[in-house]
Amino acid sequence: MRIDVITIFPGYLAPLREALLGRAIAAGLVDLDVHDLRDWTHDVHQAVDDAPYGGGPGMVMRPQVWGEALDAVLARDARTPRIVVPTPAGRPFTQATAQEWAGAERLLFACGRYEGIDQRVVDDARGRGLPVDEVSIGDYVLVGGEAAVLVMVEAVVRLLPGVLGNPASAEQDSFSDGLLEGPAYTRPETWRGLAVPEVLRSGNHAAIARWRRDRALERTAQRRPDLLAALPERALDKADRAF
Ligand SMILES: N#Cc1c(-c2ccc3ccn(Cc4ccc(CN5CCOCC5)cc4)c3c2)n[nH]c1N
Repeated sequence: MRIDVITIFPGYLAPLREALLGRAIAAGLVDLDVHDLRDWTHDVHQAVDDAPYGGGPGMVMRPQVWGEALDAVLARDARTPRIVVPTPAGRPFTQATAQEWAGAERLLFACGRYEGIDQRVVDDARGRGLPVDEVSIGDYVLVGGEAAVLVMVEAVVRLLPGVLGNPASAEQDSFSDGLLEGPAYTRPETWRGLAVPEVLRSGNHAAIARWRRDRALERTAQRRPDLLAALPERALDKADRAF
C-alpha cells in the first residue's frame, strides 16, 4: 500500500515512522510519503489560507494551492488513491472503514487546518471521478486533520497482511464481532490482593470462551448499548440471550 499525506505540518506525521508502522514501512508493506503543502505556493509568504466568503470565524484553505498539490502528488504514482479528507463534518470513521481502506492500493490524506479546505477541492476531485471520503474520527473538535490521519493510518495499516505479529489480534478486534472486548489479564495470578478470574486459569477452553463472551456482552451493554442494539439478530446465540 502507498500512503501519501499532504499537510502544512509534515513533522506532525513523524510518529508514522515509529514502532509497528515504522516496521511495516521498513518491511516494504507500506510506502509512506509526506508532502508539505507550502511546496505548491508561489508567493513570498507561502500563503495557504484566505478569509471565508460570507464571513464567519477563521480562515479557509485556498483551492489553488490544494489543487496543484493534489495534481502533483496524484501524478507521482499510477495507482488511483482513495482521497481521504478528515473533517469535523465527515462521516464517522469506523473499524469497517479501516477494513474497507485496508483493501486499497493507495490512500492520499489531505490534512486541512484553519476552518478547513475550500469545498471546491473535494468537488473538483469527485468531478474527475476520484473517490473522496470526508470522514471524522469522533464527535469532538481538533485543530487540524493531522491527528486524525495518525489515528486512521494506524487503524488501517495494522490490518494489512504481515503487519501484526499475531493476525488473530486483528480478527478478534473489538468491534470486529460488533462487541467491545472484555478484560484481559496476565501474570502474576494475584496482584495487590486482586486475583485473576479463576476460569481463565482453568484450562477449560469452552468455559473460558463463554466467560469472555459474557464479559464482552456485559461491557458492551454498560458502555456502548448502541452497539448492542445494532447487532443483527443472528449475531447473538441462545447462550448470549441467556446472559
Ligand atoms: N477528522 C476529524 C476531526 C477534526 C478536524 C479535521 C480536520 C480539520 C481541518 C481543520 N480543522 C479545524 C476545524 C475546527 C472546527 C471547525 C468547525 N467550525 C465551524 C464554524 O465555526 C467554527 C468551527 C472546522 C475546522 C479540522 C478538524 N476535528 N474533529 C474531528 N473528529
